[in-house]
Amino acid sequence: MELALQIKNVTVHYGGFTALNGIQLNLPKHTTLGLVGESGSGKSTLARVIAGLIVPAEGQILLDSQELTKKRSREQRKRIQMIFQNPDASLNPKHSIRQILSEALLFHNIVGRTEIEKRCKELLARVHLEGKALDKYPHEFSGGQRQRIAIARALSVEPSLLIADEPTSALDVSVQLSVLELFNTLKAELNLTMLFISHDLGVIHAISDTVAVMRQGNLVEINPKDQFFARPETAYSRELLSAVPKMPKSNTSGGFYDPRT
Ligand SMILES: Nc1ncnc2c1ncn2[C@@H]1O[C@H](COP(=O)(O)OP(=O)(O)OP(=O)(O)O)[C@@H](O)[C@H]1O
Repeated sequence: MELALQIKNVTVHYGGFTALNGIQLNLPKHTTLGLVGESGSGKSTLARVIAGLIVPAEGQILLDSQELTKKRSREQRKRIQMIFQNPDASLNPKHSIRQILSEALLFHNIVGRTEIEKRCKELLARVHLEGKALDKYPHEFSGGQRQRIAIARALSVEPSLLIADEPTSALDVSVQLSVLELFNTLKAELNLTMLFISHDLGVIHAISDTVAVMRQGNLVEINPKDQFFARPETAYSRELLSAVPKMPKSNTSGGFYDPRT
């Protein structure tokens, strides 16, 4: 399978502390890797180093077989987009939704000025929001709607890789499922390649093709989803899975299910 992302021996230090320790990882195109691991294991650091927000002390990162330079070009930055736990991180509160969506389209020359309006409406439709949202501002939307807008903004530049770092964790349980379903729909419709970080194994089960487990800056397991949930390879993975609270199968409040059943 053709690879979208290759991470070769990537190490990151924060001062004297090693947050990532020689990470090796391949992500095939049009697949979703779910990244799990306890708090502080290095998941966000891995996301940030791939997105170019921090520079590794060692190692290489290749996207579509091209090495990403230490100081990324505009084109390289465009090709990896990130969605954060808090949608407000990527939505300027003083800008209308039209400005928010058109900014990246114009900056990266995705469409000409005359086509902006049409493209913005298409983007909103993709995330199930109405065109009239364009004239509104972020504070006029709920948390779930703001995350949908952040997703539309990230997709506007047609990235090769979408990184979502705990994108549903800050949302009310009732909206978590609809945002997760949106990710699954977009994944199928747009053939996305995604790195999806969550501490919630129910979410990871719902979205991933492959699961990778981090512990103390190391990647300790990477396996196809079904294999990971049925036959976790390491004692640490088994520990993570056994910490999932058991829910009755019929439980539909919020729609999450026990990934081990
Ligand atoms: N800017 C920083 N300076 C120093 N240490 C940091 C910095 N950012 C993260 N760390 C440390 O690096 C380690 C990895 O952090 P990271 O945020 O990548 O973990 P995580 O798995 O994403 O955790 P969480 O699920 O809590 O977000 C932690 O011990 C954290 O305290």
